[in-house]
This record gives sequence, structure tokens and C-alpha cells, in this order.
Amino acid sequence: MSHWDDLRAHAKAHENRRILDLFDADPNRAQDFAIEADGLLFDYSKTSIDATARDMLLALAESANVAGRREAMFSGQKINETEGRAVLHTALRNLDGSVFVDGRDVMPGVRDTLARMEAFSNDIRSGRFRGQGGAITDVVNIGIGGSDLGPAMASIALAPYADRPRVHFVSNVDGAHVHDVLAPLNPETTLVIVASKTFTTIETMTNARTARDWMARRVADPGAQFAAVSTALDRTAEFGIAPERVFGFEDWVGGRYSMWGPVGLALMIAIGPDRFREFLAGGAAMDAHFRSAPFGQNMPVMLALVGIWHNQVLGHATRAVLPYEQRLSRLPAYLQQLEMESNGKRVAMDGSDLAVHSGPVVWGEPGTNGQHAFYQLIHQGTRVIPCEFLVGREGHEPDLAHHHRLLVANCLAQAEALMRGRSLEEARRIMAAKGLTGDELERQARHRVFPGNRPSTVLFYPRLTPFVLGQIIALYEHRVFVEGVILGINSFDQWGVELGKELAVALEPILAGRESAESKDGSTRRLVAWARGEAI
Ligand SMILES: O=P(O)(O)OC[C@H]1O[C@](O)(CO)[C@@H](O)[C@@H]1O
Repeated sequence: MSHWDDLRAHAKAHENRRILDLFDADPNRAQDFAIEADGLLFDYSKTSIDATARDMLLALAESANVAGRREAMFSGQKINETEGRAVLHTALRNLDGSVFVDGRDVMPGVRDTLARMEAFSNDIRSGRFRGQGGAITDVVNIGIGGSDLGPAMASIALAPYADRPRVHFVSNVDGAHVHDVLAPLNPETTLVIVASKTFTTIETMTNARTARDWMARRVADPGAQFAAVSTALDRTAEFGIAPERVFGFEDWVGGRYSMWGPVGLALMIAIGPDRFREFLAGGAAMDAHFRSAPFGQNMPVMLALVGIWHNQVLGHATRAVLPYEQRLSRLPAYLQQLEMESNGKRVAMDGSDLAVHSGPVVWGEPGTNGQHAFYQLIHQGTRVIPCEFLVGREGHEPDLAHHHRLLVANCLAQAEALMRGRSLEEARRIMAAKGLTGDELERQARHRVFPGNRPSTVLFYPRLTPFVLGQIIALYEHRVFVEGVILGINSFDQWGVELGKELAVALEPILAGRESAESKDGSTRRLVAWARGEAI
């Protein structure tokens, strides 16, 4: 039997067992099914994983050679096989030593670019770098996907550490986005960062040109207030951005893994280089843990194995990420790209069809807001949705500690309610206490039953500092990596985004009326006609 068969057989044999009963069977479960590392606590005791399932999952990870692939990644081997690239975002935060790619040590370049970013950020923050109307008041990062989601998410997450200038993000090609962001800004004191790994992404280049036109209407030399972040230095030059304001990186940094380097420039400007280094240090601390902790005590490995248990073994197709931290409001969106672009694949590394499902649908919203929106379905819907809660022991508002207590209480209460549920007998008692009897009591009670036995995990952190955010993001990166290795897929390419891009390029001239829609299918032809306001 394969490891997958073992796991499925074990899950089947215990499908009617309640998670709550596992705590009776093992009084140490809360400690045994949790990992503490560098101030973080990951509690997965409220899942149906028992000691046997955990052993089987660990055996699965061993047999997939997670350890070997992990070292191949850290040492710069070309594990992104379909693109022939190394995967070295970890080199952007482990700044000492050497890492070789094609016989060349990449670390001097990493350190040099970081130093240039720091000098530039300091110049902007101190007012030494001036726009054509004075010190820079606003920075606009134009990018999309990996060139947007990381710094945009982190700028909100680390708002308590940010001072002037203000940072803004434009990603969508919808003109409303660039319009609404730029409208209140003064072009004379705005710096635009064009962030694009390839410097060809149509949304980003369209927004960048619009921003340049906007600036040109008010300043003599718009290019002087543009900076660029890219691997394509020929294209940044062609766009007219002076080399001293171009921050390059190499193709061994994947877009969705890139916020640790130049793509983090807007974040660095917002929080300052020292705080940015703390963020890097948090990522490096998680790297050290990932490389050294035994798998059973290894947070990214166990987070991945919990994910595999829920998705590939039990068949739960989605997972909810529920940060009880308003400032992590963009974390679910960030993780959607990180996890779904990485592990949403249909073939294994060798091109064969996957034998199991690929990564799950990831979605979520901050608590407590979600409780008043979609938690109804999580508690009483017919599908099981594993939930991943994140919460800090402290907030940044000491005078509002009572808010924070309520926040934590809600988070822990949801995890408890999901596991415990409410039986029909309990519901009947509640209805009887309200004075109901007979058929009406019975009918009403059934609506108040919570099946319970719904799995969740809690990631507890001390406080959302730059260091802690670095730990959390690196934790999820390595989780995605481990899941990808176990599934046998390449987590570092994204061919699935290509087809839509090609078709959009082909449709633009059709919408503009320069080309005919004849070659298109009936639905697309009709929609094009509708878009063009033609009679259909
Ligand atoms: O940084 P770029 O090259 O503009 O790409 C933006 C994003 O587009 C994608 O290629 C997907 O279309 C992502 O992988 C990437 O993060």
C-alpha cells in the first residue's frame, strides 16, 4: 500500500470519531499536537490528526524527500525545472555567507542591492531626495500579483511602524484604480515605483505610462520621479528610468516570493531600513527553524502536513485563513497567490497527471468581521472547511486592551465552537428553557444544532512586529514548498496564467474595432458586440 492508501484507510477507519474525544484519550494532546518556536505557537490539536496519522504523514514527507529538496532549494540548485531556474528568495534574507548559482556567488549582489535600497529609502525619508516641488510626500507602487500583493499586504500589516511618506498601491488595469490613487496626490512631491519582474506585464506598463503622463502634466522631468524594480534592466532603461533608481533582482526570485528584495522597496520606504531588516530577520529565523527542526517539531512541515491531511486525504477542497488581526486584512489575498499560483497544478514535475488533487482553494477575511458574514456556512453548512486562525497575544493599542481581549476571546471561541458543536439534546434544552414545547420545540431545536467536529488550527504570535510578519510569511512560503514537494509538482512556475493573457492581447484590437471577431466562439462574439454597443 502507498502512503496515500495508508492515510486514507486510517481516515476511513476513524471517520466517525470526534476530535473532542481525542483530548479524552490523550490528556497531553494540547501540548503534543502543538509546536512552539521562536515565540510562535502553532496549535493543530483541534484537527482529527492522531498520533498514527501524524506518523503516516511524516513518513509521507520523508518518502517525498522533503529534506533533500529543501537543501536543494537553499543551496541554489535549479529546482524550478520547467523554467531552468534556482529558487532563492531565502538568499534575500539570509545575508551572510555565499550561495552559488552557475558557479557564481550571488550574495555580494544581494547585499549591494539591499544597501542601495537602504540609501535610497533614507534619502526619501529624510527629504534629501526631492521631487520637483519639494520633499517626497507620497510613494506610489505600480505592480500586480507578486509585485504588489506582498508590499501592499505588509504596508497595512506594519502600519504602526510606518511614518512619512505615505505609500499607495496601484495594480488593476481598471483605470479607476490609477485614477483614484493619483487624484488626491501632488505630482510634484510623488515618487512612482514601477515594480515588475518582467517589465512587460500589460497592466503594470499601462498604469506606469498613465502615471508618467499624469506627472508630465505638472513637472518638467517626470522620469526623475520614477524608480523601477525589475529583472529586465534593458526594459527599465527603455522606459526611461535612470540606472541609479533601478533596483534589479535575478530570475531565481519568483514573483510571489519577491517581497524580501527590491519588490519590498515601497515597504522599506514606509517603515525604514532598520524595520525592514527586522522583517528579513524574521524570515531568516523561520528559515533556520525549517532547516534544523525535526519534522515532527517543524512548523512549516507540520502546517503543510495538516494541509495535506485536510485536502488530499479527507478531500476538503478549500481552507479558510482567518486572521484575528485587522492589519492582516490582505493576508488572505496574499496567500491566495502564494498558495494557489504555486500549487494549483495538474501535472507532476515529470509531466504525468497528478494522482491526487493539487492545492486547495484558499480564502478568508479577518475576524471578527467574517463571523458576521460567512461563518454561518462554516458552522452549519454541509461542507467541512478547515479553518486556520491567526492571532496575536498583544495588539499595538495598549489603551484599547479590552478590545484585544474580546478579539482573542472571539478567535478562541470560534475554534472551540467549531470543534465542540451543539447537540440536538442541548438545542432541545435551550428551546425548552425558552418555553417551547412539542412539535415547535422539535422543529426549532433542529435549526440550532451545530454538528461540530470541524477542524481548525491556531497560529499564535506575540505581536505583529516586522520580525513576526517575516516569520509568518516565511512559514507560509515553506508550507507551500513542502506541500508542493509531497504532491510532486513544481511550485515555482505559473504556466496557467498565460492563456488568458494571450487571449486578452488578441481581444483588445477586436474590442477597438480594428479587427474582426469572426474567429471567436459564439458567446465571445456576442459579448464583444455588447461591449461595443452594437445591436445583438
Ligand atoms: O512582476 P511581473 O513580471 O509584472 O508579474 C506580475 C505577476 O504576474 C504573474 O506573472 C502572473 O500573471 C505573477 O506570477 C507575477 O507575480
